[in-house]
Amino acid sequence: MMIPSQQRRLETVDLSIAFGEGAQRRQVVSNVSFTLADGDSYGLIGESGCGKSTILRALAGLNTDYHGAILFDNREEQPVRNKAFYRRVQMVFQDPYASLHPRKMVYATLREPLQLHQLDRHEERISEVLLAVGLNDSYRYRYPHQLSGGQRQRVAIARALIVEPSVLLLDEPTSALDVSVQAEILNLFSTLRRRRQLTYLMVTHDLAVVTHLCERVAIMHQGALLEELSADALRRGDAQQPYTRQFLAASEA
Ligand SMILES: Nc1ncnc2c1ncn2[C@@H]1O[C@H](COP(=O)(O)OP(=O)(O)OP(=O)(O)O)[C@@H](O)[C@H]1O
Repeated sequence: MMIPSQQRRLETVDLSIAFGEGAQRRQVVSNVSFTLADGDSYGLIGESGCGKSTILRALAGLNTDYHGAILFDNREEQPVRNKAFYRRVQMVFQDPYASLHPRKMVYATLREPLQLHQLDRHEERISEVLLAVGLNDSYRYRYPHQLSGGQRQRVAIARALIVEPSVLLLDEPTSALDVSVQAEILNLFSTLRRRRQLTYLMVTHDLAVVTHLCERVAIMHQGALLEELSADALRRGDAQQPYTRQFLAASEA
């Protein structure tokens, strides 16, 4: 599918990533190209170790050692990203226990990005974003250990949203949560995307999660992107590649 250039938000062109030196060197991502249009929700799915998180980390500027190009709003990004990039692109990680500072109350966690990006109206922005993720104002004064897993992930989402980004990079954002809480958080992501015109790139190994949140899905295998399918085609098992059909069959079992 060709996406007109004015609608392109995030793009990889022949992205390749290897780890290690000499005989230990391993190619983990091989010539991966995909394009997210503005407002897309795009999923990367594949078996454990196929390179999904490695791609996301390169997109987020956390891994600067890659070949190929990463474009944001049609401009090629330098491997080391500037502050302006993080105003537009934010990340939500898998484990809300690891990603929140244990000694910081929620309001301090949320104030940090506001200070970093020199935004005004701290108190209002904190109240507004807590409401947006379904937490009332009293949560400001809680520490992470006083929150449930789902509430912690809501705080992590609020921290990403408070700088009003246009893109969220989501790395297995529900897989550390109980199944019942997973659905709540996925619904929250859907609502937020609609209300805030966000673009999502989500990495997961969970077929149900990806078809719930994403309209387009790329299937990866051993570092390569095999094919791209609509969520409907994925649900129907309408895949071209034998590996994809096998992956879908195994996921349903
Ligand atoms: N910093 C690193 N140094 C060396 N090898 C790495 C590094 N990061 C990742 N790898 C390797 O790259 C491969 C891909 O890892 P990656 O985390 O991208 O997989 P994944 O598809 O996200 O899997 P999972 O679903 O299990 O998280 C793995 O074999 C992993 O061991």
